[in-house]
Amino acid sequence: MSDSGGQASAKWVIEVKDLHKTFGDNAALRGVNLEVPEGTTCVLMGVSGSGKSVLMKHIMGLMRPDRGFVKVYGDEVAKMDEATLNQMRRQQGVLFQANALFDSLNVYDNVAFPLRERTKMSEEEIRQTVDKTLAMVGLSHATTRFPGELSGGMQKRVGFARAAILQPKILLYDDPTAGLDPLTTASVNEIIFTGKQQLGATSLVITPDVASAFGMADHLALMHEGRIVEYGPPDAFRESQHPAVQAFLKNYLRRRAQRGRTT
Ligand SMILES: Nc1ncnc2c1ncn2[C@@H]1O[C@H](COP(=O)(O)OP(=O)(O)OP(=O)(O)O)[C@@H](O)[C@H]1O
Repeated sequence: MSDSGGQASAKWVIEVKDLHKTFGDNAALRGVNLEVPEGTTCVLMGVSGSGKSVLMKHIMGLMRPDRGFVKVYGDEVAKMDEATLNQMRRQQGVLFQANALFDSLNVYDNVAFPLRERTKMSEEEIRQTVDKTLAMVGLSHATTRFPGELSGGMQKRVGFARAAILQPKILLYDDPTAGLDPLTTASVNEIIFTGKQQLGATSLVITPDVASAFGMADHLALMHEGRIVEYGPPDAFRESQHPAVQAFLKNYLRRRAQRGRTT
């Protein structure tokens, strides 16, 4: 990114300050502040409509703020020119709800796609990189299979392998376990852990799965009505006196107890 102030001197990998975004008369973000240190996993929670995805889109440079800023490695996203923005996006691996795999390409070609699109690697270099990445997610045996022939968990792992193949410094996950069964959810949580351990990536995860969130987060953040009202390590978060955190956790425990009664 820019030579001035960027990468080397940035204190935070992601820094969000007083971020505001309004759609018509709907104030989606009302002054978000967030600082994510290098190599950590921050999990963003909050009820539907609290602004989590809108915040993530600002971090990806897909939305422009009305006020405030997002900095990635010290560079303000809204001020980046197209080339810098593309460079920044290359450093971000993204895993959304939908895996966005190409149905007509097999696993190998899906994972090789970003290398063919964005690098000048030879086919031999591509083969080595793809083999290594597929081994990392335990899919070495599935290279010739097509997405339609894979389980949900395997599709997620292919999606992750594709997001991780360019060795991004930042991994962004927006509700990656939505609609998945508990076993597949556990395998996605492992993937997120792999991203941290093996790539040393800084991760931002949006998930409604509170149990997973507590398991994987270095820091938990709660979005409430367009602001982050609590941010801290899991133990501190659990002890938070903020009414929105207490209501959120109480609601989670109530739902969990109800599920326990019906199973
Ligand atoms: N492109 C858009 N145009 C207009 N309004 C939008 C747009 N994107 C989001 N919003 C609104 O902004 C608010 C926050 O949306 P956002 O998607 O960030 O919520 P969320 O916390 O991610 O919710 P969920 O957990 O349901 O995904 C909502 O009221 C939503 O309707």
